Amino acid sequence: MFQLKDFYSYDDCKGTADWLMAQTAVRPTIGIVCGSGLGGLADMLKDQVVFNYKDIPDFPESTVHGHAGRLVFGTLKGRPCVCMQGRFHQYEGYSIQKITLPMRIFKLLGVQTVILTNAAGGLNEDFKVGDVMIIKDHINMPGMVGFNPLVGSNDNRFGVRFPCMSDAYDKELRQLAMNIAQELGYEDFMKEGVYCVVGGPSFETIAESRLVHRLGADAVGMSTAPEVIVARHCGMRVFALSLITNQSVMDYDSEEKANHEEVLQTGKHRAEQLERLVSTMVTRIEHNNNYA
Ligand SMILES: O=P(O)(O)O[C@@H]1C[C@H](O)[C@@H](CO)O1
Ligand SMILES: Nc1nc2[nH]cnc2c(=O)[nH]1
Repeated sequence: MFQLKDFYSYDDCKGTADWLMAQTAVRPTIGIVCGSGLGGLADMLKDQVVFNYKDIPDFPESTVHGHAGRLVFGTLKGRPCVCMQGRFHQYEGYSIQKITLPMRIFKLLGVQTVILTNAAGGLNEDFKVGDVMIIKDHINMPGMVGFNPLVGSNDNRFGVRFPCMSDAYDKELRQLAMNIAQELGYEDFMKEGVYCVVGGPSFETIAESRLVHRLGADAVGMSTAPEVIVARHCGMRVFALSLITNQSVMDYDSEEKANHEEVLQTGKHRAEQLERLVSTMVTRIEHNNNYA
């Protein structure tokens, strides 16, 4: 249930950002969010300054296996970065404002581009377990019935009341990722598609998977879209990808059952390639101060 104390003002966010900046000299321009089982991305950072979420003012704690609960500052091939080794989900019992709070902290730290990863179930018949889907758009199921992180009073210092979302997933960054994937020889498992977020934590029924597939989704998960909305609202560029960790069950004769262990296992198998893809992207992302 929505509680007033879960609403974070500009000054609350600034307080947390200032608290972090007082303890590290790293001034990140790129922020990374690690999905389930994909926390190894944070280990790529050099000269790390690490904060446990429980020590950061107003930060929730990670409660899900595969989400370490650490905010890692450092450099990746010389570029200053901050990385969430573990994200928050609404099904953990946190409000939608709380799970997206780190995006506003990123903004106030000076982040210009956010790279998000997640684990997702594959709905598209052409997808296999282990494929990597560059997200080109999302369907925000909770958002469509009122659970949007921007509900509440709007502070123009973050962004406008009615932000556009038809350009949420940056076209140039998607193209950059595809080019890098080709250079690295990853074409066989690179895909592009639409991500649908649902509330979780139960995995989908067969009828639910069929429904979201018919609505136009290629993969289904329990995160990312709320973070993307808040990141775009405050003018950061967004790139996001889903690792297809399991195939969504769409057939009543199937014996397959979705489970979190399979999700984490698939993450381990693709970890190295994902790390290489993301780290190469980081070295090639250009920033200019006019981006909004
Ligand atoms: O944080 P992400 O979206 O990667 O986590 C997915 C959704 C659930 O938290 C979990 C299910 O296995 O993986
Ligand atoms: N909702 C949902 N989230 C996931 N995260 C990883 N796999 C899945 C899945 O099949 N469904």
